[in-house]
Amino acid sequence: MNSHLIEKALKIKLNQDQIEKFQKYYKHLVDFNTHTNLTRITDEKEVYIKHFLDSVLISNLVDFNEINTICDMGAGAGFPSVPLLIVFPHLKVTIVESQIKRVKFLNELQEILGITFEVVHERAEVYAKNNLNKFDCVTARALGELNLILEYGIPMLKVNGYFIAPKGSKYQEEIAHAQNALKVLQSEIVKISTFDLIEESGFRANILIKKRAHVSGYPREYARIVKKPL
Ligand SMILES: C[S@@+](CC[C@H](N)C(=O)[O-])C[C@H]1O[C@@H](n2cnc3c(N)ncnc32)[C@H](O)[C@@H]1O
Repeated sequence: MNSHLIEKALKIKLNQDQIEKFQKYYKHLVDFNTHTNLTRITDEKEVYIKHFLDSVLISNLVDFNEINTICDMGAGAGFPSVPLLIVFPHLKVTIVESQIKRVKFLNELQEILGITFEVVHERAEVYAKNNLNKFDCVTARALGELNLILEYGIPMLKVNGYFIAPKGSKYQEEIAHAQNALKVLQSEIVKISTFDLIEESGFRANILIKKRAHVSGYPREYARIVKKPL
């Protein structure tokens, strides 16, 4: 009963439907993974800890009941937004994912779980240009350096919206490199939650960033972002 790990960490009770959704998610992940590489983690308990639990733990940073729309950039096999949607079914999730095989997996997952979210096959920095000031929350796990993903994500946030960046042990270095990006993008770090995932599954620093004001002119063209990162 690996779903207990989620219940214990979040101090919540999952209903039977939510427990079954996590089980079906695990099964589809490992089934799809036999022909198309999605993750190197396939042991059930490890998937629950390093993917499902790690994803839902970002909800400890801010009251998710007050968040309506969330954009997950480069979600891959759906992390962190799909586990969050299972736990918080009121969320309107948009996933922007550049690889078609992952888009296919995510569309199948919606059918299997009987849940609905939007999957956009696009690069996040391209999608962002046409979807400014739209979301209550933007997140991205393992998509890139903080300064880079802030440029993709902050423009999509409404003013006072939250960017959530789950990071690892190099988070202080990334924050130091992101000072200019935070300033230019009118944003500030309001909370950092650091902890070790259970069963020695790694260190986590979940960073909560608030957008303070509108920004214009961002994100820039990809070539420019890479050549002259903020
Ligand atoms: C390392 S994986 C992380 C996946 C997932 N977030 C996780 O934590 O398991 C990065 C994902 O981002 C996607 N990706 C890379 N660059 C992207 C971009 N510019 N826009 C959207 N998706 C992108 C890749 O296809 C891949 O699925």
